[in-house]
Amino acid sequence: MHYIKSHAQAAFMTALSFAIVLSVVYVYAQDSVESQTRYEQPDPKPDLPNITIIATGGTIAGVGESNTSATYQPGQLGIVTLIEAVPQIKNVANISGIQFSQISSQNMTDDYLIKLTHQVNELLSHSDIDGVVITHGTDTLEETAYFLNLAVDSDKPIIVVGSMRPATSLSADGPLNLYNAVALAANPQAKGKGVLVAMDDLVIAARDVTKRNVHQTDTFQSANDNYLGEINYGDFRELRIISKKHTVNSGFTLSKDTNSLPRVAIIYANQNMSGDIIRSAADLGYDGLVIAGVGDGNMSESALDAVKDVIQEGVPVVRASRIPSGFIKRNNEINDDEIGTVTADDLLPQKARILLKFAITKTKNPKQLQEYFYNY
Ligand SMILES: NC(=O)C[C@H](N)C(=O)O
Repeated sequence: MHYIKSHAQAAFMTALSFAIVLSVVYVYAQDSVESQTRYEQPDPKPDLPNITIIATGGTIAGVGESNTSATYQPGQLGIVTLIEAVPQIKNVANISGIQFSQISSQNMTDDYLIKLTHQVNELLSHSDIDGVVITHGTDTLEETAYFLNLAVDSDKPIIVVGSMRPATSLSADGPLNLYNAVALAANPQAKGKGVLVAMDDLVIAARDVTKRNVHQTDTFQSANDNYLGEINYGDFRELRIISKKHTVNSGFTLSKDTNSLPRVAIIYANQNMSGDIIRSAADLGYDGLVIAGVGDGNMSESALDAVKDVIQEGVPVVRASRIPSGFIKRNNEINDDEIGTVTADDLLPQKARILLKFAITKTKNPKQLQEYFYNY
C-alpha cells in the first residue's frame, strides 16, 4: 500500500516536472529557434565509443502548443536540448553534437545534402570518432539516407533517425528512437553496412527504407520486406546482409570541391497522360528523368513517344513505378533495349532520382546506367 501511494506520487511529480520543463521549452521556442550550435560531453568515459549527433531539424525537434496538440512547429529545439532530454544515451557512448540546420525535411536541398556529406566525411575522418547519428525530419528522411549512402566516404556507422510526434507530445517517440540510434551507431555490427535508419524498433538500410503512413509511429517500412534487423532498447539483432554497393565502394563519394549535382525530375504517370510534361521537363534543362509509371513502369503511348524523343535529345529516362513494392521487368510491355530506357529495378522513384543524379555524372549510356540500377 505504502509502495503504491509513493509510486503514484512519484509518477505524478515526474509528470508535473515534465510538463513544467516542456512549457518553459515551449515559451522559449516561441521567442526564438534555439541557436546553440555545439555540444561536447564534459565527462567522456575512456571505454565508450565516441558518437557525434548531427541535428538537421524535423519533428524530433518539434514543439507543439500542448502535449495533445496535433499541430506543431518542426525544428525548434536545438542540439543541446535534444541531447539533454535523453541523458541515457551517455550510458552507451560519449556524445558530441552539432547543429547543422533547423529545417523541416521537405526543405532539404542538394546544397544542404552536399554540405551534410562534407560534414559527415570530415567528422568520420577523425580516428577518435566512431560513428554519427543524424536527426532529421521524416518526410524526406529516406532520400537523405540514400544520398549519404551513395556519397559518404567512410565505413563507420551512419544512422539517420527522426520521430513522428513532436518532442512536446504525450508518448513522444523521439527519445527512444534517438537512444536506439545512438546505441546502433556505437555497435561495431553497424560498421560497413552503409547508412541505416533506426525508427520504431526497426533497422532498415537506406536503400530499402520508405515512409508508408502520414502519421503513425511505425511509418518506416521496407518497400520489399527487406529489414536489416530489429533494435530493442539498444539491443540490435541483425537479420539480413546488405548486398548492394554503398559508401566506400560506391564510386560516387563526393570530392571536397563538389558543390552541385545534375538535376533529375520525377514525373508521375496516370490515365490520360500526355507527353507534354515530359518534353517540357527536357526543355527546362533537366539532366535526367524518372517516370513513376503505372504497374510495371508503364505509361501511355503519348508519354512513351515523348520519352523516345527526349532520349534522342540525350536526356536519360528511368522507368520506376508508382506502386510502392515490386521490381520493374526490363523489356516486358516496353522494349527498353530498342528505346534506350533504363529500369529502376526495385528502387522507388524518389530513390531512383538520387541514383540517376549520381550515375549520370559517370555515364549516359543506357546499358551502363542499367548496371548502376542493378547494383546500387
Ligand atoms: N515527422 C516529421 O519529421 C515531418 C516533418 N514535416 C519533417 O519532415 O521535417
